[in-house]
Amino acid sequence: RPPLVRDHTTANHQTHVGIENSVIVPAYHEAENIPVLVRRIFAAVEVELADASRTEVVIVDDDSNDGTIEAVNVLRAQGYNVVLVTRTGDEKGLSSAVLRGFQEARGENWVVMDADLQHPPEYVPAFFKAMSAHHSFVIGTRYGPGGAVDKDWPFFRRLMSGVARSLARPLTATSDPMSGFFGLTRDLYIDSKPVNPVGFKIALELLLKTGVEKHPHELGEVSYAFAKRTVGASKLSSKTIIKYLYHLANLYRWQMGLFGLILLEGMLVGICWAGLYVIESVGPCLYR
Ligand SMILES: Nc1nc2c(ncn2[C@@H]2O[C@H](COP(=O)(O)OP(=O)(O)O[C@H]3O[C@H](CO)[C@@H](O)[C@H](O)[C@@H]3O)[C@@H](O)[C@H]2O)c(=O)[nH]1
Ligand SMILES: [Mg+2]
Repeated sequence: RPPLVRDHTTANHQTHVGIENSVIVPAYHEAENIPVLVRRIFAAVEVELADASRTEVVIVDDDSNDGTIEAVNVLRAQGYNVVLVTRTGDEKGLSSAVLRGFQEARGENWVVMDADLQHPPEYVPAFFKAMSAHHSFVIGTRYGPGGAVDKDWPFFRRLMSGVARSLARPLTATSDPMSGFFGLTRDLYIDSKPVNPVGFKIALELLLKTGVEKHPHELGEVSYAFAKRTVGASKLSSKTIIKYLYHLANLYRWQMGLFGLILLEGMLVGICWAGLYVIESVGPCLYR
């Protein structure tokens, strides 16, 4: 068994005999969700994959101190193959937690998903199957055929997600570049250009830096139904939004040079004007 808590950095690019699939879960204050998540992942894997013992779950927690360690201890005692990495140093954040999960993962095929059950674990086997069928990157999409978003997901979050998606459109043709539910192979990651772990949108970063979009036959999609969080709170903040804009600026410049920065600036100005126009048009109606 791997040690329960590892707080050192290990570059583990060796495949572990036996483990084929790693599910990587960034987590912060998710102690209540983790037991349900892990049980549902393994229940799905047992039904859908040939050998469930070849799957592990790697949780990367930023020292939540909320009972996560105890919850994982119980799961391990029950025989679930779960590894918990508790980061206690300066390194924090969703994207860097995912990259840390890649260092610890022992499988060849990786699925990244949230801990809060907004990504239903029952879809996990579909990602592994798609990777076994020669897709090196599989994006979970809410906007492809059969995909959905919970009807109770707040209007403001929908609006933000729509704007964020539009801003990413010139960078990628995938239908849901904002997704945090995705799969990729170790081989693809190893050959990637250096990855910048800024903010929340690690899938967008990896889509570009691995260069997978230049080989569309390697890019798969799994449509899924995005659920509403029922336990705990989202960690999205205004700081996350600013980081997203900074991240976009980096990616536009990386992909298109100076022209990219000008294009992004033009899009942001356009969005601001459209917003002001809507406020001006709708505002007076509210006072009638
Ligand atoms: N280790 C670690 N994990 C974190 C941190 N911040 C958030 N997480 C974990 O990252 C996952 C997503 O965080 P949420 O706070 O639930 O994010 P969200 O606002 O619901 O955003 C989600 O939806 C987006 C699509 O609309 C996704 O793009 C995004 O990745 C995320 O899935 C959760 O498992 C959460 O515990 C952090 O600083 N450190
Ligand atoms: Mg969430």
